[in-house]
Amino acid sequence: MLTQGNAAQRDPLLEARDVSMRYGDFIALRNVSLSVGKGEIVSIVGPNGAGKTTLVNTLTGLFPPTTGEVFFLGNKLADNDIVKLSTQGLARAFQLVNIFPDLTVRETLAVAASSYGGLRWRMMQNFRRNDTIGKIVEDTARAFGLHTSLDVLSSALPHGKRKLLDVASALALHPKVLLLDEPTAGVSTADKYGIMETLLAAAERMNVGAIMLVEHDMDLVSRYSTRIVAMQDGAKIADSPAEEFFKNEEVLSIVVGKGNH
Ligand SMILES: Nc1ncnc2c1ncn2[C@@H]1O[C@H](COP(=O)(O)OP(=O)(O)OP(=O)(O)O)[C@@H](O)[C@H]1O
Repeated sequence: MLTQGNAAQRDPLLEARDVSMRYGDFIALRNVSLSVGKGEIVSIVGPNGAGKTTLVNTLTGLFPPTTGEVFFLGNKLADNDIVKLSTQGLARAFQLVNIFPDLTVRETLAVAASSYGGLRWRMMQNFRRNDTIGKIVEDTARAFGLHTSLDVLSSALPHGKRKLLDVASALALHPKVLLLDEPTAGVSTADKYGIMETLLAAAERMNVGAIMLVEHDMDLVSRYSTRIVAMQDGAKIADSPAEEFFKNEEVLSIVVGKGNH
């Protein structure tokens, strides 16, 4: 259950071992080790440029690390085939709405769902007749309250619903681990909790094992994380259960300090 923090470090779903990343001479990640276990919601926090997105990029196989290794379900990520990884249960919320603005909500979800279970893009043409995809689309849309907007152009959705569609598209892959990069960025304070509650409830209903979240909003971090990892200058400077994290004044001042959002 996602709301129950359980480190489960012995049997991680996703694990980085001593991962470093260089862009030329610039070191963006310095020997970062990190694991995410079943039931965890792990937030990655830190000032701008700390290496949070780079870490997620290496964890999802988008960029192989310069040194170190990443393991998903105990298997080393051998290549950077993110499509293959997503069908195996490692999913990341992409901004599909920006990529395919002319698709309806139904079609956007179908693009994501068509990757699930080895189904391929060419099935898109037939998705209305394809029971498997149709069911995933309907179930996912319902879980996110998007079922009344299925035939609306995704680019015509209000901002909050677009963010939900991004997350819903990732969940249509039935991931074991879901990685999210600021899922409520640009959403009003009034709406952000609703979006978080909707996505967490949907993730739980769809048996997502763990969530990793890059997040600047410390209010959301404190409300929803079971564990918090702080980064600074490419290094991990803290990794602790949420309640302990907020007692560490030194780390907190770095995370929420000058230069942060
Ligand atoms: N492709 C790249 N080439 C060179 N440097 C890069 C590249 N991608 C990121 N960097 C640098 O690596 C550092 C870490 O960037 P990253 O985007 O991972 O930080 P972040 O913590 O996610 O920041 P933010 O909170 O601003 O999104 C930054 O200094 C950034 O400029």
